[in-house]
Amino acid sequence: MQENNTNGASTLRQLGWIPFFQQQLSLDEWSDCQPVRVMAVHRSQLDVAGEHGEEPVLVSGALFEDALEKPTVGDWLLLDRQSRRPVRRLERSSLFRRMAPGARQAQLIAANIDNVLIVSSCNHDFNLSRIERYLALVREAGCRACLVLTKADLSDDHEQYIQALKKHRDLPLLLVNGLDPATLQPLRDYCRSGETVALLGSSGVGKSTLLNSLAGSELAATSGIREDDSKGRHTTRHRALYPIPDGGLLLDSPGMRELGLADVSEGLAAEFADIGKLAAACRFSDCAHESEPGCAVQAAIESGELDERRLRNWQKLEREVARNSKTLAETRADDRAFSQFVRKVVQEQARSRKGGE
Ligand SMILES: Nc1nc2c(ncn2[C@@H]2O[C@H](COP(=O)(O)OP(=O)(O)OP(=O)(O)O)[C@@H](O)[C@H]2O)c(=O)[nH]1
Ligand SMILES: [Zn+2]
Repeated sequence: MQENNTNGASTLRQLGWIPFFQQQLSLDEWSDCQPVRVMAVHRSQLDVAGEHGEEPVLVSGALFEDALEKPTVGDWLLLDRQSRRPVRRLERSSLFRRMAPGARQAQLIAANIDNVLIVSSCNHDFNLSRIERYLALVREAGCRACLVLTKADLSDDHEQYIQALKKHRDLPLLLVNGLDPATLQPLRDYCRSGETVALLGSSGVGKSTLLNSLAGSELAATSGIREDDSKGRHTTRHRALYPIPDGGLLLDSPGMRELGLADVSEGLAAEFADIGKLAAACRFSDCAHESEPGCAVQAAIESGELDERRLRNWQKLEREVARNSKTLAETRADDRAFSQFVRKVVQEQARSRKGGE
């Protein structure tokens, strides 16, 4: 953020400060604390921004012990005005988590994202099943989405892509050429001042191109290019939230690039509500929607109402969520067992100390 902005309230608004966060502060907190937004997360330090510009903040373990409580990019924290230490984290308006490949715990990616641009390209990379996966994540996270079709300049037949997205008419759909800034104006409207925007899309669809066009030189200058300078030291500072000139904030986090579905069963149910409704009309409550008699889902496929691909994708994502939820539940159970074990050892030590006195 610019240091020369003397109007604190307007700086906070540009950072995404809205009544939802303001209402969470007590009167005492208003006088003793300052709200700041987490712009980047490092091992033991956060870069935060507030009405007085940016500052580093050290995080000590005790305050945020639970993995879910830990501050992530986009979080709002209250800092003690004097000590500059975090007092607490404010409740989140949205949260992105992911199951990293091979991981046993969900990892926090970003919080308080307002709008997600789901980016696909007008070529052979276009993949409806992947868009459905992203939408399940967005619905679980609790934010808005906008569909962006890039590389509009490479196709004469935009209609096929628009048709493929007809089930998602409730979402804004934008056709752009990422290399032509003139076509990006409608997209800028989704990155208004105070809005925090993230991009989701597979490799090569043009996310970095959009990021650079929207955020301008700042982002380009901080991308990995200058990673090593002549002295072999890191000169780039890794950050994740970038202010867009005259606009909101853009999230650029490697974590957003590979999003395994963690426990997103609600988001999945919301995205595939049509199949859920059909399934409720199947004759058997445990219908697998394969060849059971009285299957309303198969009937909808036969009548052309439902695309078989969409059913298969839903089944695949359901399996992925079930698998990951099981892993998460096991990890939680292991953690609980370990804490109980530690507590028991501590109690026994205390008891034997008492006995020895
Ligand atoms: N013709 C055309 N090319 C584009 C457009 N958007 C991006 N490209 C090109 O597509 C290639 C990939 O774009 P990137 O922006 O690097 O894609 P990405 O989604 O960031 O890819 P990852 O970094 O791998 O996730 C680059 O060569 C871009 O110049 C577009 O709208 N039209
Ligand atoms: Zn069925």
